[in-house]
Amino acid sequence: MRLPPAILGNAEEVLREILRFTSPADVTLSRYFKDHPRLGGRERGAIAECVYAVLRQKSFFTDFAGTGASMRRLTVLGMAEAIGADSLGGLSEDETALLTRIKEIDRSLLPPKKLANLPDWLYDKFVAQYGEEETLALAAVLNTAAPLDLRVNSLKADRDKVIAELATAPIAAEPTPYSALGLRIWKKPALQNLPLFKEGAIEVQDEGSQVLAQLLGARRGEMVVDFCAGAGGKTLAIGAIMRSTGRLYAFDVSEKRLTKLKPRLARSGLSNVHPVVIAHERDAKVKRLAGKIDRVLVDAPCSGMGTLRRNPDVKWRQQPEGIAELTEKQASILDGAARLVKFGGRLVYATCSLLDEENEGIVQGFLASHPDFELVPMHKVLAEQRIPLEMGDYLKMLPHKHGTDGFFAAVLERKAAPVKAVADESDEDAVAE
Ligand SMILES: C[S@@+](CC[C@H](N)C(=O)[O-])C[C@H]1O[C@@H](n2cnc3c(N)ncnc32)[C@H](O)[C@@H]1O
Repeated sequence: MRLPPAILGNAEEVLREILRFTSPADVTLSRYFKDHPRLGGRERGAIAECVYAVLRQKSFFTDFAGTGASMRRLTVLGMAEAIGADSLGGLSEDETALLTRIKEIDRSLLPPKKLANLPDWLYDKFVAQYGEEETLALAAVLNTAAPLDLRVNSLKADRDKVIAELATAPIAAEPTPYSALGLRIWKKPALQNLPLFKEGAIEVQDEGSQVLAQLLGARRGEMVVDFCAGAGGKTLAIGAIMRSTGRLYAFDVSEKRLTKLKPRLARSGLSNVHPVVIAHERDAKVKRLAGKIDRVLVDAPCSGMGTLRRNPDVKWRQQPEGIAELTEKQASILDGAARLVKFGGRLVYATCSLLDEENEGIVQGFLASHPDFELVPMHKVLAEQRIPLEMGDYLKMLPHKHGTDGFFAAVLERKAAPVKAVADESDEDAVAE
């Protein structure tokens, strides 16, 4: 069924704003839809898909649409990609010809940089790290839409029962290969009104993020800190692994993000989570717990390059200078969070970035200046957690290899207490500070 031609005008209007890159695309889209309450569900879906298609292929579309490519032509290309050229009405002869021409192009003949649809600086960084062939395979997947992954809340349900109940909705869900609690849905159904969702039996969470939460190896009754908890995706998974026992602090500098954790927490049935707003990584609230925590997760703020399937605007909004600033912040947060870890405790550093400088670079810098910590090789941690993934020293989940968002993680352990510190507890605090 054809959509009203007027939606091309709406899509063009919101795209113009989004391509200024002053705020995240999803935020601008939500605001636009709020300001245009008459747009129906199908129209909203088409406009959003059009915007995301243009963001994914901006480089190719801009070149193809010709010098001075107008916003209207970009919108037509994006909308045709989103809903199919046949569903588009109200096109001029010139626009119809544009869509005929694009169909005839053999994109495999494009120069690699154009094929990758990445800004030059990012393409060059990826090639230096992964080589050209793998960069193209990675970029091809980063430029597609992600499926919807769910995590089953083991406190409330099991995976097979959830699959069966979703099937009655009817929603087809398949088990994910690496997380024993993960489900993958290829369509994008609305979940909010499902009893399974309202009762907290399922949460939306990428499989890679579920694996990260598991690497912490949290156990019943322990003291655990999720240092950069945000809206609590990993907090909820860790809380369930701890079977709602012990104490799990959810720290973040953003009160707004932690507020979003509250309704999720209420659905989850967890009673061991304590959200705490901190001013910065050296806040007195952090210092008070120094040397007392069994496990600390640092899911650091990062460039988010591993999430381009969901947030394709990030590659155009981020700049190399921004990455350099992030790495300073990441090193400082990891250093601050490390003070919490007790002797023999575990510290996990994680990002959803694909760039070495935000990943191994930070961990190696940390190890060089913290001789009291050592790296636990990832293959050992994966075996201990029975996660069927083959890795070396680090976890590197890659969209084109593992079907997840891109994630990095390193597991560090604080060495056992020196003999003197065991004898005198006040010394332990002195070392931890
Ligand atoms: C990658 S996000 C966390 C995502 C979250 N762990 C999840 O699984 O949904 C990084 C978070 O770090 C927080 N952050 C930034 N600077 C921080 C700091 N100095 N200390 C603690 N958290 C910080 C941000 O507010 C953001 O919520």
